[in-house]
Amino acid sequence: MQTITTGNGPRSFNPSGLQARQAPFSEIPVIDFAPMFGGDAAARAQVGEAVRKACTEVGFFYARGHGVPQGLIEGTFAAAQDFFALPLEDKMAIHVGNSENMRGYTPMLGENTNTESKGDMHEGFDLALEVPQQDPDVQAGVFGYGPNQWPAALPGFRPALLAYHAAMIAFGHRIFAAFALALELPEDFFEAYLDKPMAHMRVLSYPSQDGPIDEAQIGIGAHSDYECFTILCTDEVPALQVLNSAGEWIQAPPLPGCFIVNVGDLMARWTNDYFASTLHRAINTSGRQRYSIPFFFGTSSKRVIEVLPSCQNADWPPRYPPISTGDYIRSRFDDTYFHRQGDAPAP
Ligand SMILES: O=C(O)CCC(=O)C(=O)O
Ligand SMILES: [Fe+2]
Repeated sequence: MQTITTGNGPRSFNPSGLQARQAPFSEIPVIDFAPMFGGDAAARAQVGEAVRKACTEVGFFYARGHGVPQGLIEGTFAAAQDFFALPLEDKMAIHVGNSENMRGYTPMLGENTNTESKGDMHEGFDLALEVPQQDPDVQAGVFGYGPNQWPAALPGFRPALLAYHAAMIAFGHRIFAAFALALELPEDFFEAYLDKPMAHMRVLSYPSQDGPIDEAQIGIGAHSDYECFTILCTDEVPALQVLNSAGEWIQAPPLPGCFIVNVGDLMARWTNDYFASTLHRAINTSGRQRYSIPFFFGTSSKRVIEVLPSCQNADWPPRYPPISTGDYIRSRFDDTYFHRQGDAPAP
């Protein structure tokens, strides 16, 4: 067994090099979210049940019927490609290290998502909720709130990415409603936590690794995500692998018209590990550049995540102490980014 450490403790898997088994899609279920936009309570309850099964057994599902227009998705990928094609100095001018809140550009090998590895083979650009400078939380330096950084040379980039970001927030609310149904909570239970949500979004660009591959330097190292859940959109290049409950890596190829949704560590903590935040990684050996857009959704920074009453009892005591979302996410970023560590080279 190989073990890696996550913010919620160690996780083990069978050593299989970089190989992953091709699994029937039934291992990562496809859930139609269309009923979550309609008035049929029984149909919504069925979505909740499918989400409960997926989040407890797999931690990953494909979501179709999400209502996000294909044109908006394609426009975002096109904008991302334009951004990564900029000269390195234009991208470095908005380096993520300029921002206490992790907004901006991360160059190749700037991150080390699996802390036991040697860096990730991708470039990224991060943005999050735009909160005005005069907002009291920004003034007080609450983690997660502040300005985005935008590339001066690419005026179309900001509106394209913000339009996609707004669509993800809207769909994220529907996923939280399905989580509430899955956990037998009132359907609007999570709304009170989402007044100024963590809504961190990235566009990522992965080169193809065509020669011999160092297992400690892949597209994105094995990790679990930090927030409540992630809505991932990828182009048609397969690379994502997901660890199943038997400790085997299985492929999670893109499915047309679907997002890939996975449970993050904060949701695992909130549910006392009833929901599984599953390890995953990405390795691009396709011979082509690969682009993906993860969107990480969580509660407002100051909200405290404390094991839900319905996810504990005398035989199942809380495994995690209460922690605010902001404190938790900041500690995970500190572990992941070289520039946030004491001995980091200057950007
Ligand atoms: O690009 C992908 O397929 C996965 C990205 C990912 O896991 C992440 O950014 O957390
Ligand atoms: Fe991830």
